[in-house]
This record gives sequence, C-alpha cells and structure tokens, in this order.
Amino acid sequence: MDVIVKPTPTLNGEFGALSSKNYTTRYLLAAALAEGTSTIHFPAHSEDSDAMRRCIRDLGAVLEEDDSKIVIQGFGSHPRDVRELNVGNAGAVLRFLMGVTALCPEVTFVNTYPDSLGKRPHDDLIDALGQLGVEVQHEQGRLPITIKGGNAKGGHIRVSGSVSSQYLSALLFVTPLLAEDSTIEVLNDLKSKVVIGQTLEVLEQAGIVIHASDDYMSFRVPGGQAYQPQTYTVQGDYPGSAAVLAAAAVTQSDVKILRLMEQSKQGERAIVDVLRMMEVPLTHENDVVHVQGNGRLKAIEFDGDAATDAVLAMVAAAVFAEGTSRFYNVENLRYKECDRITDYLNELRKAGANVEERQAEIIVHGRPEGVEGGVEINAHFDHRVIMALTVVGLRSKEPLRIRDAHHVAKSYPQYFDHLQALGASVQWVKE
Ligand SMILES: O=C(O)C1=C[C@@H](OP(=O)(O)O)[C@@H](O)[C@H](O)C1
Ligand SMILES: C=C(OP(=O)(O)O)C(=O)O
Repeated sequence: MDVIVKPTPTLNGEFGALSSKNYTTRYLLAAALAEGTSTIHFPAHSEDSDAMRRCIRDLGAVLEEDDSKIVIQGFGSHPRDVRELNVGNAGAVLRFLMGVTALCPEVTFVNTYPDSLGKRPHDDLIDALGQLGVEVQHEQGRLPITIKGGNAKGGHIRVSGSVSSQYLSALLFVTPLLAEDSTIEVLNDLKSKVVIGQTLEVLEQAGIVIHASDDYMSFRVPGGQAYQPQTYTVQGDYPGSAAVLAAAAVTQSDVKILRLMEQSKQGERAIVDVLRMMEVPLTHENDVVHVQGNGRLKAIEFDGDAATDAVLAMVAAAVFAEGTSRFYNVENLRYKECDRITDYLNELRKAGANVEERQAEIIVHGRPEGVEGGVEINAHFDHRVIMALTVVGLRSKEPLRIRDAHHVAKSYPQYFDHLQALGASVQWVKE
C-alpha cells in the first residue's frame, strides 16, 4: 500500500501517544522469563511488539490479552524446545532472543525480511555468545542464524558496543539466569548508550540485580537469579511521537500529545529540547507536549546518538529551518532497517531537500520556502523513513507518494490515522 501526502498548512488536535515499543518488548520478555503471572498494562501493538508476543508464546509463555492489558504466564529459565523462531523485521527482538535462546538446545531464526533485517549485522553478539560456549551458525553474521545453546554457564564476556546497544542488552537479559556469575566488558564505544538505561530499569523492576559501572562499560551480573512476576505499565513512545511533533513544528499548528513522561529514560524525549532549540513554540507539562507551530524553525547542531530513533524526524524538521543543521555521531543509523543516512538522504533529495552526508553525520541546508515534492518515495522497508518523509510531504509544494508505506506498522500502525485526525491530507492508495 502507498500513501499520498498532500501539502497541509495547518494541524490541530490532541491524542494520547502510542505505547512505547522499547518498553513493550522488554516487559514482554521480562514477563516470559519469570515463573508466575505478570501483567502489562497498555502494551504496544505493532509488528515488532507482535513479533515478541509470537516468539515468547512459541517459547512456552501463555498470553491472554484484552483491550488494555496482557497477562503472561512465564516459562522462567526453561523455554520450550522449539525449532524455529520468526522475529519479522524486529532487530531488538532478534538480538534479545538470540541471548535468551542460549538456554535452548537448538533454535533457528528464519530470514523473512532479506532486504531489511536480513542485511543487518549481528557479528558482535555472535562473538559474545561464542565466549559463553554457545555455538552459532550464521550467514556471515546475518540471518538465518541457528543458536545451539544449553551449555552456557556464565563467565567473562567482551562485547563490542560500536554498532548496536542491543547486543549488550541481549547479554544483560540472559546472564542473570546462568548458573555462574558473569562479568561483561564493553569494547570500543557504546552506541545508543541511553537505551541500556531502559534495559537496566526493566531488569530492576523484574527483581534482577546487575552491578553496572557509571559509564555502562562494565557490568557484574550474579548468576542463578530468577525474574520476579510483576505488574508493569508501558509509558508513551517518544520515537513515534517525535514524527508527529516534527509535523506540528513545520506547519501552523496547535497539537497536543498526551502520555509523554517528562522523566522518561527514552533518549528520544530530546525531540522536545531539539524543537525548543529550533525556536518552535512548545510546552511540556504534566506529560503533555503542546506544540503551537508557526512554521518557522532555526537550524541546530545535535549529537544524534542520544536520540537515535528520533533523528530522522528531527532531520525532516531541519529541512525547513533557516540555516544549516548538523546531526553528528549518527553512524549507527547505517545499520538499521535501511541505511538511514545514504538511503534516507537520497529520498529527501528526491523531494527537493538540500542535504549532505558524511560517514557519521547528516548535514541539512534548510529551505524555509519549502521543497518541490511531486515525486515517488522508496520506503526502504523503514517505518522511520516513511514517518519522516510524511513530515516533508506536508510542507512540499506538490504531493509525495510514499511507496509501501504499510511498513509504518513496524512500530506505529496508527500513524496516518493520528495525522488524519489532526487534519493532515494523507491518503492510502493501492499500488
Ligand atoms: O534496545 C532497543 O530496544 C533498541 C535499541 C536501538 O538500537 P541500537 O542500539 O542498535 O541503536 C533502537 O534504535 C531500537 O529501535 C530499539
Ligand atoms: C531501529 C529500530 O528498531 P530495531 O532495531 O528493533 O529493528 C527502530 O525502531 O527504529
């Protein structure tokens, strides 16, 4: 399915933010790893969170869900012996479960998105699992991947953090369940470091003890622990909301998004500070972000690693800013659903934006007068490319047609409904 995005001068209205993808995947996993019954209120519904639901069910968890909560009977440290798992296109789900299946005799993760997740590297995690005595079969570090676990006991593990924080999160989820204590040493840089704060927060809520250094570069994990069944409540999602806030920033708007916690550990809450630095009129009080956009924005410089999943939305806003913006320290955007630097900037250029790339930087020469539009956009299987190009389309002179926009459902299936409710001219069309 494609979406046609037409120029839309004004957006008005309010709605509750979608539920956080990162917290939903973590709570589902923590509940599955507990023996006993856990409840998760307001879990996210999207392809990625559904992938985690499907896989923990396959591994032996029992799930019962109604409109507002999911009740999970976990399998504790004894997942069922399954042959295959299908994580769809969900990177975090794959990596977390590659860790957990170190407890299983033999599981194959199948490759259902060869052009997206199928291209992403997992070498650093494969290497770390090898240090735990887990045999991993793989295609040059990529899917399909077979994990032959069952013998992992714990010990000293070194893992590189220079490509993704998800490898470290995977180890933090599984090592507490191993018989012996573990120490984890992070080599090189740790990208998306703030996300580790979310992992540690959830582990602590599940009663797991981890001793982390202040810089998150080394960890001591006592073995033989048990996840406690818990009641969790999922907070609103900043990465998805960032795109709607960017849309409000580039139009004449009066838009409120509710349920966005000021004290959240989601790094992407930086969208609020970034838009403020761009001089977009907004407030953030009582978990409500209120944007009263006037369409005028100022260029900024920003370290994107702190807010990795909101950078594309920030860049989309910068397309219309006065001056040149620079988003630096973003190399790991290249290892996501697509190459979010080269592929994304190619699509932005098609739409008429003036952008430049470096290996680890995106540079945007703003065009406050608007961009031409009138072209077809390749989504590259990437929900965040789809959301960001939609922001650009709202302020293009001619409509943008975003091909295969249904991939937005990876994280935010209601994105276009929410925008329509605000008055955006967006319309689904069959190919
Ligand atoms: O741990 C997680 O849930 C995630 C970590 C981040 O990935 P990287 O650590 O690869 O940057 C982020 O982009 C992804 O959407 C979710
Ligand atoms: C990169 C993302 O997800 P994942 O790595 O889990 O596929 C994302 O949601 O933008």
